[in-house]
Amino acid sequence: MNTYLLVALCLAGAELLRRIYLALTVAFTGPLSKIPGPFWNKLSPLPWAIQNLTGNAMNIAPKYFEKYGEVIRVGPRDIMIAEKSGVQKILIDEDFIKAPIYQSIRMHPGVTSLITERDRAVYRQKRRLISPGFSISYLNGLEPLMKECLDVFERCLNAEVKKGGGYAVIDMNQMLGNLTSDVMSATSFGGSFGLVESNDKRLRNLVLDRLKRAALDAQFPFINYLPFVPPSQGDEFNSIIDNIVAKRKDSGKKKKDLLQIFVDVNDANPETFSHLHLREEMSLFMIAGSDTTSTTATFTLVLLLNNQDKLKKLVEEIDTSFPSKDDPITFARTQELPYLNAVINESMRVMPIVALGLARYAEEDTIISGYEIPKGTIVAPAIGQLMKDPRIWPDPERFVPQRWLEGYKGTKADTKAFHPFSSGSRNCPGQQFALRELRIILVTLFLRYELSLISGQSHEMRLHSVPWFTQGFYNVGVKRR
Ligand code: HEM
Repeated sequence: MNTYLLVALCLAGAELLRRIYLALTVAFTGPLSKIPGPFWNKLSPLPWAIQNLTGNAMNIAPKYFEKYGEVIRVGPRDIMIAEKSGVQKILIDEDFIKAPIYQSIRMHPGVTSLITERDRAVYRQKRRLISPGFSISYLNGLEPLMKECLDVFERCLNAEVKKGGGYAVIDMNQMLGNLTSDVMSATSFGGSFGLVESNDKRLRNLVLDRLKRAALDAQFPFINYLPFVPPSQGDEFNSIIDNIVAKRKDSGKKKKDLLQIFVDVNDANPETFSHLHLREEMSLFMIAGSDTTSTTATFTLVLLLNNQDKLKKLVEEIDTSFPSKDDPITFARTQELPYLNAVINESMRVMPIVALGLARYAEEDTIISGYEIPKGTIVAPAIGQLMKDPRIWPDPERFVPQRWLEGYKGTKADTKAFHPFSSGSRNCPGQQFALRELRIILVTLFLRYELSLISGQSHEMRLHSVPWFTQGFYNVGVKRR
């Protein structure tokens, strides 16, 4: 054999042995070796990366927790924690910084948005910047814009019902997704996209593509540097945002909304907050502000339609508070419905849209949930699993809104084990926006319509940032009341 080839083979063999030795050392020695988890996950990040890429992580994680306990190792340096004090420590008490994975999901390398910023001081500045767009008085002022979108939604539902001779089967997953995109664009970007009216599926498909690509970027960050790989966010998505920005700038008029906040900062500091920064933030709000709320609303319908006694109780509460079907459905009146609020909380507990994720980074050696965690470990609170802990939530899989009111089996809901909007400094800024929107959507649907279960539908899901039905729709029977 050629000598050069022999030397090359020996070097390759030596490198392979070195890597195997390293993998074995990381897997089976040191503090993380005491944390249980699937065998191959300890040796390589690949098995967990594949689950994330295929969207199956949400389905497999509960099985791992059942088998291995409330703290599990899903990668050589990755752990997930479903134990209450551990989650509290990571998110609130010690406010761990976000994991490097958030760096990898930036559309433009080096350009951060609110969600992908890892530096605490820069993040605080960004959060302060958007805070006027989420103050209670500002949110309350959005009511007429949200109502206009709901009016269009009702008009379109009525038209479908009429077309079907008094009954229609509606893909609520799609229609609510379009509604929340219309609400987001109407309240924050200067005008509704009109997706409910046009029944356009394109934007939601673009969002899904973007989220799938983000999962790929997160697991294999190097792909963004390969010459033949298309950019993380395609031209179509970018041009939607660029057109919104250009329209606002060209109009010469100022509005009081989120877009204006970003446009003003861009005008004042084009170097530090460039057009790419503006695009990152706008994309984030477009994605984070729509499918999150619509999926939560759809899941609430799934749970209510499969629990008719709870649905009946909710409809009774709504009918008592709104004696006429034409009563105005306002933020103030829907906020005061205790059973509705309990239904929403319970829905976010049983079917949370962010059950996994929230990956954080241990900057120092520390102890979490009784385990030694070395510096450099990725620690991810599994909030979905914590919200199913049977020691905290009796019959955790059951949909029991009463937990949030009088209690269930002698136990009241524990708000310290409830984090559907995350918690701590990096919690969801859109929480109050989303709750207002959810309440008026649900009251509109149950005051004015009789919804019925279309049985036999698959509930199988895949997680691409938020869960998506693999069948691609969720049908509901609709009649006017
Ligand atoms: C029911 C609806 C919603 C749920 C359950 C929800 C949940 C969450 C969760 C769990 C996070 C933390 C994600 C992470 O750390 O990786 C988050 C972050 C975020 N959410 Fe929401 N969200 C909802 C609606 C909204 C809405 C309507 C908006 C905008 C109007 C919004 C804007 C954001 C933003 C900008 C972040 C990033 C915050 C940061 O990293 O600092 N969300 N959301």
